[in-house]
Amino acid sequence: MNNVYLSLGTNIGDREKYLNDAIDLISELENTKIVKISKVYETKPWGYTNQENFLNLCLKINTGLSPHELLNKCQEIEKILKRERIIRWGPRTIDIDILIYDDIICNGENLTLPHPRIQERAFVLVPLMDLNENLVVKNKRVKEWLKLVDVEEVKEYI
Ligand SMILES: Nc1nc2nc(S)n(CCO)c2c(=O)[nH]1
Repeated sequence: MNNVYLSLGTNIGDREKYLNDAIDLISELENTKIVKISKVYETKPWGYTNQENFLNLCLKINTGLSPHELLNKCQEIEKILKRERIIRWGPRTIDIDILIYDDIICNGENLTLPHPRIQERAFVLVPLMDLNENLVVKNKRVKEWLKLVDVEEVKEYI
């Protein structure tokens, strides 16, 4: 079994329901269990800023699925929850990113591990700290990257 960190994001419709439905569907994946769920955060859009705020969280899962099998399953869940890719980095019902898969480093056509933009994204770094504040990615403590992003863009969602 492998330790994997996922990022979930949504900024259309019933955002809480999309997060809960995605978590339920991930928990039902074969040979996979959810180990820990971060707090939920309301976050300012990153990348394409002319859109609604997101709700974001991160999950730590334990899985026997390979990176590409997990990617396919995450894309299936996005389809089930009606994710439509209209504008790159634009609004979406649900987005599931694989951030870290054990110590695997890969730069494939469909999958880069660790996720190449972890260090730029407060909406990923803040919830990751809920899961493991000693996380090291690409030989850097994630906690160090937090100092380089604007954490004011990330507010706990009550
Ligand atoms: N705050 C925020 N901004 C984002 N920009 C993109 S693209 N996404 C989708 C994740 O890649 C998000 C997101 O989940 N949250």
